[in-house]
Amino acid sequence: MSVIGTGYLGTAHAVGMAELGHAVIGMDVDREKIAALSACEVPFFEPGLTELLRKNVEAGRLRFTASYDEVAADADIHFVCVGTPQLPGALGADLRWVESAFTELSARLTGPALVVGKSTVPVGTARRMAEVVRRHAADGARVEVTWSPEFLREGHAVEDTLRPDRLVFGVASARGERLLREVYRPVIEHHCPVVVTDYATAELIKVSANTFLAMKISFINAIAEICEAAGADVLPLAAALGHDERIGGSFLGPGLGFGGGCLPKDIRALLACASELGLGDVAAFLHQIDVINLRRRTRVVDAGREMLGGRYAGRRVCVLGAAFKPGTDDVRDSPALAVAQAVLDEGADVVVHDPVATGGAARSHPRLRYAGTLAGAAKDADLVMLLTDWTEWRGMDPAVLEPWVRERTIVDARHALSPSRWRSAGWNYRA
Ligand SMILES: NC(=O)c1ccc[n+]([C@@H]2O[C@H](COP(=O)([O-])OP(=O)(O)OC[C@H]3O[C@@H](n4cnc5c(N)ncnc54)[C@H](O)[C@@H]3O)[C@@H](O)[C@H]2O)c1
Ligand SMILES: O=c1ccn([C@@H]2O[C@H](COP(=O)(O)OP(=O)(O)O[C@H]3O[C@H](CO)[C@@H](O)[C@H](O)[C@H]3O)[C@@H](O)[C@H]2O)c(=O)[nH]1
Repeated sequence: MSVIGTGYLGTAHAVGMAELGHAVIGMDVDREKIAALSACEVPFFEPGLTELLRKNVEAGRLRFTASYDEVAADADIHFVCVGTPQLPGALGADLRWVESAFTELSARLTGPALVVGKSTVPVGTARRMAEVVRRHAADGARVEVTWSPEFLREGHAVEDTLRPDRLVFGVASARGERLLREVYRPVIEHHCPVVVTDYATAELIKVSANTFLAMKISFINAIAEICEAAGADVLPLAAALGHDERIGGSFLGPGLGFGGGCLPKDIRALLACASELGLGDVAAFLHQIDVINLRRRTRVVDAGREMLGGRYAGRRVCVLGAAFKPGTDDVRDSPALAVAQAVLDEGADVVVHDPVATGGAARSHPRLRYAGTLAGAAKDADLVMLLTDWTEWRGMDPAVLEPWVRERTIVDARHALSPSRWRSAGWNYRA
């Protein structure tokens, strides 16, 4: 089989499929990525992935190429995992890479094949791509198009690929379902639930799942705003809600809110889709999830300014965190970098530290300064802002920062620290 597009999703998928015993060829138009992967180097940070990549390359089950000709000649099952980012200047998804992958591949297909879309796409895309395949593949080639969206989380990509919560198969025929069941047999044998449905429902399952997660986070952040205004504490409130199994405790962590390459762009793409379908009230509901989330970033910037006595200009600010969440080096739509940039724009001298993400951050936010160590970032700081809740910083002892900072002032935007511990050590602490 082939995996087209070896980014965060495609690399994990290619490695996962090889680990399940399939012969896999990973393909990307980015030759640097292909060179790195061929040398058994994962070009991003994902725990456990490098070891599994090396194991499967060495076993001869996995290799990489930049050639569509090779992919079409060598594989008869093709997974499309290319990017679907937000359109520049609009809310919808940019489908140019999906369109080009389907066109390039199908123009080379001459015999029976299964093409599986895995990228997250707006409803209606699979049907359009099936048309593209019909137009470009050789007459009588019998190419089956299916859509099987992916639910893996960055930082847990290996586990989520090998042992997913569920599989969703969007199919147009019994043949499509049969072929997908064959591909995923080892996963299905381990009792993974399978939902078989049509294209449109499969596409909407994916964006609904991400929208629900985003909604939970924005819900607790809206309640956090009420708590702050009313003098209540959102943490025990969230814990109490989580004890109700109908609600569940996950994704009820209040703070700086969500970012990354998925949740923000997926709720906006669904919003664009609802608007196109004439569902204005639904679009307004989805818009509020985004608005509440973005307001968290402003709120954190405001909190830091208040703690500095009203101005950032001329002050040293230590930012802890650049990745959009712990466990990854992904800085796409990172709330931490958005806050750091806003503070820099108000005239502060900002130094950012992150265990793994400063390389990518320096490329996307070149005006910020970066430090390779906690000490380098905290040196002479008037304010510390903890913006990504890396495990190694959770529950940090205030004594770790005390030798370096100028002022004992901290904004804990992820509720990662113990307020009583920091306050009793003489810190001006705010969450
Ligand atoms: N990152 C995740 O955790 C995750 C999880 C589930 C679903 N998704 C979805 O998967 C898709 C990919 O996301 P990602 O985070 O891996 O993106 P990414 O940007 O990391 O990877 C996309 C890759 O596709 C390659 N590409 C672009 N056009 C190509 C073409 N025509 N042929 C071959 N390769 C091409 C790019 O060079 C890049 O390496 C998106 O739709 C995303 O919403 C991502
Ligand atoms: O209680 C919480 C939980 C998460 N977050 C933030 O929410 C964002 C998203 O987190 P997460 O969902 O773990 O990250 P992703 O790796 O982007 O995964 C999401 O997006 C993927 C791409 O579509 C899906 O496959 C996954 O199922 C879905 O969880 C991050 O910024 C987190 O800091 C909070 O603010 N509070």
